[in-house]
Amino acid sequence: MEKEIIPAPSSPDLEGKLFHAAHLAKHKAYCPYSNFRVGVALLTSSGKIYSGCNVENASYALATCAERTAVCKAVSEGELSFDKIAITSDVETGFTGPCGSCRQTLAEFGLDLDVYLINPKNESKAYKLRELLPIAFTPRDLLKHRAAHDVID
Ligand SMILES: O=c1ccn([C@H]2C[C@H](O)[C@@H](CO)O2)c(=O)[nH]1
Ligand SMILES: [Zn+2]
Repeated sequence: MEKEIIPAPSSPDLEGKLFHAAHLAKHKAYCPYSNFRVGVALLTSSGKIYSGCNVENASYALATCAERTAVCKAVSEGELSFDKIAITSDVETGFTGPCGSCRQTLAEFGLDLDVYLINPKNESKAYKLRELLPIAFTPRDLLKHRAAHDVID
């Protein structure tokens, strides 16, 4: 799944705005244990941007990834439809992809999501979530199961 590196967008366009929001969010990361900052910006189909950063905890396993922070912020404001997500970290060599838990969290809201991995130079690689999570388990699987078993409630 080798992708071309897309040069930094010119700032006034939508992607430029989205990427900028992800970089800003990275500076809010609370990551005293890993020192691995992640910033995310999630674009809703209504045109709003919700940002997110990773939030760690002294009880290490309770860390919340930046992607899930952004999704929870958006959903708690009533947003359920997402077009694009931009993800960045401090890694200069290559691009940081979302972890498996975050891929699954995002899949809940649709596999057509455009996922942009962006580096500190604002270069990016673009994916569809369906490429990053093949054969995904989604709400549809539950519906299929209910239909197959004629579940009535
Ligand atoms: O896509 C990712 C990968 C990791 N992290 C966070 C979790 C943890 O705080 C730190 C190191 O794993 O990076 C994210 O926020 N998103
Ligand atoms: Zn994650």
